[in-house]
Amino acid sequence: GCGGSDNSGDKATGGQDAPGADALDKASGVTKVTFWHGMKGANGAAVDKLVKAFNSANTGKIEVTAVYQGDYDDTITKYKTSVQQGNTPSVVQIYDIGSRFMIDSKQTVPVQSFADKDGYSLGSIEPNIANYYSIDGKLNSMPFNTSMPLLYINKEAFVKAGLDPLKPPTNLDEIMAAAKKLTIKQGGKTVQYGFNAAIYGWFMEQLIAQSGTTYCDNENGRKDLATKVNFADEQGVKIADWYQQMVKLGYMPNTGKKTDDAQAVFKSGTSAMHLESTGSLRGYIDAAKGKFTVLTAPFPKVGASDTGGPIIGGASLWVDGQGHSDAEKRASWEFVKFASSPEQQAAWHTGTGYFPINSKALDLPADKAWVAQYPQFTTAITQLHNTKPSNPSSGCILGVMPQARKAAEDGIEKAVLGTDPQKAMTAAADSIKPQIDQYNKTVKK
Ligand SMILES: O=P(O)(O)OC[C@H](O)CO
Repeated sequence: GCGGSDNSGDKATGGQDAPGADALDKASGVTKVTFWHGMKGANGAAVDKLVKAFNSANTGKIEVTAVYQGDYDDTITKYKTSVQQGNTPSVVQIYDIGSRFMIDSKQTVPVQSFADKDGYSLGSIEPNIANYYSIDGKLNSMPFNTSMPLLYINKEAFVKAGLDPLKPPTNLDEIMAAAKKLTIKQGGKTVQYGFNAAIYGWFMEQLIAQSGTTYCDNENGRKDLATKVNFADEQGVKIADWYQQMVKLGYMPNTGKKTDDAQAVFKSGTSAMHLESTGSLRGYIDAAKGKFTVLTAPFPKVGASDTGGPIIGGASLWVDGQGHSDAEKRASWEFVKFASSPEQQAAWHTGTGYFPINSKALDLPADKAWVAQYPQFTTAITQLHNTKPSNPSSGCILGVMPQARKAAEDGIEKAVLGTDPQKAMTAAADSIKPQIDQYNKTVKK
């Protein structure tokens, strides 16, 4: 998504300063760290494993308790409430599009200030990813679960339809044509859909980036604060129209906005193609075991001649600075540092599908052996490395990006239910405008 910042334009960096390394040494007894996150299923299990490994390496010193808070939206909402009530967690996982809000809140301690104080090098973080979460070259939050959107393929469904699973469709028209061949009806009932995807604003953001155009004005909010979203322009309307057609023609079920519901369709083997994050890969492979083969392909372009690229997705870890002792803040830093280490990122990569934020992770034997067995895990890495940095592919910076995403979803949903796509997306874009104006006013003050 969008909330991450590059190092152009923005001045503000986080809020607070890191305590020195001695703070933790001076603490008596075990320092407790609460970690709020939004990972479940295979990914939740991988979080628990990470926390367990950290705690056993820090017995008698630090104890991290991981608390699942629901999805990313739930987690940021609960975090906002905790800020108001003055009982924030020590560390919180916030999705990419919440980054602008987190920076403006001045609630957190930039991880860069710990690294600087310790003379700790952040140099092994993938440059693309570090750049995404940095302003003026300073890292705000620790990248943790970094993703790319992918096209998922049910290999056996392709083979059965006489399609080559290794030559998957690359744009929306090609998906429609393939979906037609892959949709199977029996006695008037659809037993296999050619394609399925949630009505998820992230896909709209990604497709617009793929088209090489920007999601919001002022160069995706990088030249100046963005004042409006562009998803009612040509590309956004084309995407909403495509969703409408896919459902109308019966190639795709309308499972609504919940990604869980769309994921369930693909996991059950009743859809031949599917859009999701690479972060779903491990869960999909486990679910499909013995039933079908999950393949991954690059995320589609809108049109064949598009020259854009996808945006880095996922979430990062923020160290909260308000109402926590110096020892606790140091302990939080120790934890996020651990989470970003090559060993832990290799375990995370293979256990989830998110690609490692630490470039050294890919060289570890455990990671190499896994990827040799499951080459599906390389699609996202290749896609990231192939993406040329640009304003469109860096995503839109907007303080109210979560709300803008919801507005886009409302627009697509209306289109799917029959509203003219242009009308639906224009209404959606108009609906978010007052919130953008309001947010910008508070930031400029
Ligand atoms: O599902 P994830 O973790 O890859 O995240 C997708 C989006 O970037 C969240 O805003």
